[in-house]
Amino acid sequence: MSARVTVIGTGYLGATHAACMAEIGHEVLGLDVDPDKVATLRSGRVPFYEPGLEELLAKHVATGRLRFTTSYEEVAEFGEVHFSCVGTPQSPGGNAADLRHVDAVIEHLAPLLAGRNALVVGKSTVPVGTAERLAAMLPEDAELAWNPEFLREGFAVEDTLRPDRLVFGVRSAAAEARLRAVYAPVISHGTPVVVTDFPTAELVKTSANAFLATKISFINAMAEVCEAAGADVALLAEALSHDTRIGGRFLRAGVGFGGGCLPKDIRAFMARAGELGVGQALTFLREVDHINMRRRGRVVDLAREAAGGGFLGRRIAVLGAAFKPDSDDIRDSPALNVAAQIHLQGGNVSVYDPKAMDNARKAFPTLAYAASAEDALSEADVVLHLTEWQEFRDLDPAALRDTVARPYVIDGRNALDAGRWRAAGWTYRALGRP
Ligand SMILES: NC(=O)C1=CN([C@@H]2O[C@H](COP(=O)(O)OP(=O)(O)OC[C@H]3O[C@@H](n4cnc5c(N)ncnc54)[C@H](O)[C@@H]3O)[C@@H](O)[C@H]2O)C=CC1
Ligand SMILES: O=C(O)[C@H]1O[C@H](OP(=O)(O)OP(=O)(O)OC[C@H]2O[C@@H](n3ccc(=O)[nH]c3=O)[C@H](O)[C@@H]2O)[C@H](O)[C@@H](O)[C@@H]1O
Repeated sequence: MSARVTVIGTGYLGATHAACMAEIGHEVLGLDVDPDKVATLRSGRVPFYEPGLEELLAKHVATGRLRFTTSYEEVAEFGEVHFSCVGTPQSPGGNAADLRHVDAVIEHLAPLLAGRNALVVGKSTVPVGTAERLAAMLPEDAELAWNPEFLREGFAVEDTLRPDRLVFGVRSAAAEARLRAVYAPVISHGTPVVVTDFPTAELVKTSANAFLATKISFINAMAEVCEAAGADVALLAEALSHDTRIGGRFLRAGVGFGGGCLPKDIRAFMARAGELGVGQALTFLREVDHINMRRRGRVVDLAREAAGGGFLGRRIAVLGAAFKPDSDDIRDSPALNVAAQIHLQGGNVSVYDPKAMDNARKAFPTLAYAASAEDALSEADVVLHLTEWQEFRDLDPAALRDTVARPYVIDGRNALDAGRWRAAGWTYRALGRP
């Protein structure tokens, strides 16, 4: 059954959620405080790169089923169910989550909801205890639910329409029934639904990201040991993956995890555990964070060694700027972190990414940017492969042999075909592999 749904905060999560809510049959009104973003979305365009999203969004904007506004009054008047999808970044100068946007949504909405029997659904990633606090800010006849989101950038549409599971943190059977009705077309695919209380729902999200970060840092720790022992972490991971208890996903060793979520979420989780007096339970996440940051330093060290001991006067090509392929998101990108470190140490860095150039230029204006991978490689002394775009895997090492000053590639993602690059006369090095 079609419902009138609003989505507040139309960034990576909210724009995807809004388009997918329209796709499953609802009338949707998206709201953002950024008028430029709203203008772009209204014209049927997506202000960031996410495969398949623009087609979906444009289709529903064209029929009028999906609209956008900057007016909270319009949202309150229109919606029966309001999804809050605003950002929860790391606090400036601290590790805790910055909840000012999450609070602002409720502060704006609460006075407008009295007498409307609305359901407000939090989707942002928040420290446990937030939902209980927000619920107390709503008028009596409005209810809160917590419904964390697990989508991955690059697969956002697919993950929203066919998630691994749905988690509903609710305080009443009525709230559960309303969420089940909104998600009915998704649930009809057999999607498991876990119904629970607020704190468990909030913790499912932060513990899922903590587990994923731990899995990546585990394999990167093995990569450190492999490097010292002359072993091969890629084959080690493959062998581990055949044990179904371990599984093969999220065991790709390399320059480590970045993005707008895993790094800030494990830090916020540690900060919240400290506030709850159980900081000790999560001290292992500090190690997860350390292992991850060490990988960035390791790539810089390997590059310096390859450049002959120092970066002065050396040209370093950096392939990749996004924190992962199929995204233009550069938040806490390992690739740009490495590029910036080398630049600060006197290297002439040339960065190329298929989609993230504009965002990279804004965040790191002092780095040099190339028009293509080949352009970045021109006269390079060392090539760093730091985001595993298909375009980079498709490069022809034989054809590029004479483009560079020295054929030396460091594969920070263990994703290039080592045999092919070596056969074409390149020195190929990867993290955790001989
Ligand atoms: N990006 C992702 O893949 C996923 C993100 N999350 C979580 O979802 C939340 C949102 O993340 P992103 O979409 O990546 O952030 P984002 O920064 O891309 O989007 C947040 C949007 O909220 C808007 N906003 C800020 N204050 C507002 C207000 N008072 N009213 C209305 N709009 C407001 C901003 O202008 C921005 O467009 C975070 O808590 C994040 O941890 C969860 C799962 C996946
Ligand atoms: O909370 C969130 O926002 C989201 O965070 C991650 O999604 P995302 O950040 O989009 O990307 P991932 O695919 O998880 O990759 C994160 C980082 O880990 C790196 N990674 C991933 C996998 C791996 O094996 N090795 C590895 O280094 C990636 O390159 C990337 O930098 C989670 O996978 C989502 O489930 C979650 O919803």
